[in-house]
Amino acid sequence: MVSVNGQDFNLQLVDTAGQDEYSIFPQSHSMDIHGYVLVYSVTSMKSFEVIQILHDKLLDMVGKIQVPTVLVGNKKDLHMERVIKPEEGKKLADSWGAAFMESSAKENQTAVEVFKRIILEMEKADGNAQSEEKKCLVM
Ligand SMILES: Nc1nc2c(ncn2[C@@H]2O[C@H](COP(=O)(O)OP(=O)(O)OP(=O)(O)O)[C@@H](O)[C@H]2O)c(=O)[nH]1
Repeated sequence: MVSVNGQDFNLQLVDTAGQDEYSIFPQSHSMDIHGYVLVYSVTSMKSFEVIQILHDKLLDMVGKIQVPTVLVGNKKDLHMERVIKPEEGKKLADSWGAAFMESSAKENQTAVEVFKRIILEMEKADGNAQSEEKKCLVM
């Protein structure tokens, strides 16, 4: 349960383990899914390239030109190993019409923030409809 702007949201998360550029999304990932959190590592150019391929595949699968998405650059604690600048992540997210943030799962500072951001993106796509409690499915 996550609270955003005084409203409670019941988030259900589906984790897609081990996605790479050759992965095929199961069709089930387009059904009853309201938003997507796409994560790359700021220490890996390969992951930044793969996330762009995955985003294209995602749009193909759902048959839309835009879906509520948050692009997350993870591992921001690894300063010395960083190869992707925040501006590059932001630029990519902007080109998708998505929200962008950087995170560190290790330092666990931003986990809740990621889910608040995807809720805001889903609300935007939904025209900010109000109700007492909402159920959202995030992948
Ligand atoms: N330093 C640091 N390490 C991290 C961070 N997030 C994940 N890791 C490490 O990165 C490795 C991969 O993390 P996973 O959570 O398995 O990544 P994943 O993308 O979910 O992996 P798959 O779903 O199997 O593709 C592990 O060794 C984690 O401990 C982070 O924010 N900082």
